[in-house]
Amino acid sequence: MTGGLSVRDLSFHYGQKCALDAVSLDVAPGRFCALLGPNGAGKSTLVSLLTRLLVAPEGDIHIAGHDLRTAPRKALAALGVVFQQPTLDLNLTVRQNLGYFAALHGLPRGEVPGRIDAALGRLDMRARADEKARALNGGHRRRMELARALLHEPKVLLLDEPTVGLDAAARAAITAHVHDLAEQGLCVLWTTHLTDEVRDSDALLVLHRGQILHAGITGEIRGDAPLSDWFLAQTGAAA
Ligand SMILES: Nc1ncnc2c1ncn2[C@@H]1O[C@H](COP(=O)(O)OP(=O)(O)OP(=O)(O)O)[C@@H](O)[C@H]1O
Repeated sequence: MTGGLSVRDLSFHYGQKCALDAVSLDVAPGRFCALLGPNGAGKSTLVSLLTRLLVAPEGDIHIAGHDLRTAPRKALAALGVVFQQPTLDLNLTVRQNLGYFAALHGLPRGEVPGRIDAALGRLDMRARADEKARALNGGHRRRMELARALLHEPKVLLLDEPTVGLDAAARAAITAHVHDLAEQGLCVLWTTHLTDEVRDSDALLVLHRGQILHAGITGEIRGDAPLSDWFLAQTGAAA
């Protein structure tokens, strides 16, 4: 798959402990794919491998057609990431935080202000550009991290449990924003253990004990059962 995300036979062990066991998955451009897994399923390990914080001895990862093992710079240039833990400098303004990230990515200086305005505009955050990050509530800080992840116009967006710590309204807003981004053509992989963040039309991967138990379209996979009940039955985990 050239434009999206492709993983083949990815395995990873921490010492004797197997965290991922021959995981394969594909996410196409324009797709919102929820990676649903209970605590300890292996979600964070997969995210670490996709972002190259960890390197897998076995398996292949392609991001927008680039092999992460043999062409890591091209692959990572096509990837936007929102990590589970906030990674903002609270003493800088929104614009300064994004500007710092743009410099790290080596974006052409002349393009940076326009890109920042566009990214913030997409998330209804333009009016907050010159406020300190510290002044933003949790939901707006997350939006800012999402805007930052989009600055370099990635083809694939990876979000690791991005709604942790947010209230219900902020959770719904960020979930809706990212679904919109997928509808506009982005390839999205969204890890979560919360079934209410997943729509019937989304692609779904269920990860359990390091293995993909199910892959398909959510509404088709869950049948007539509510997704939370179905997920509980599959994994023994409450959503
Ligand atoms: N550094 C480590 N050393 C040993 N085992 C680890 C380490 N990190 C994770 N594990 C184990 O690997 C498995 C997968 O963990 P991982 O953190 O990837 O799961 P997760 O789905 O992200 O869980 P959570 O939702 O709790 O963050 C678990 O059994 C975990 O205990």
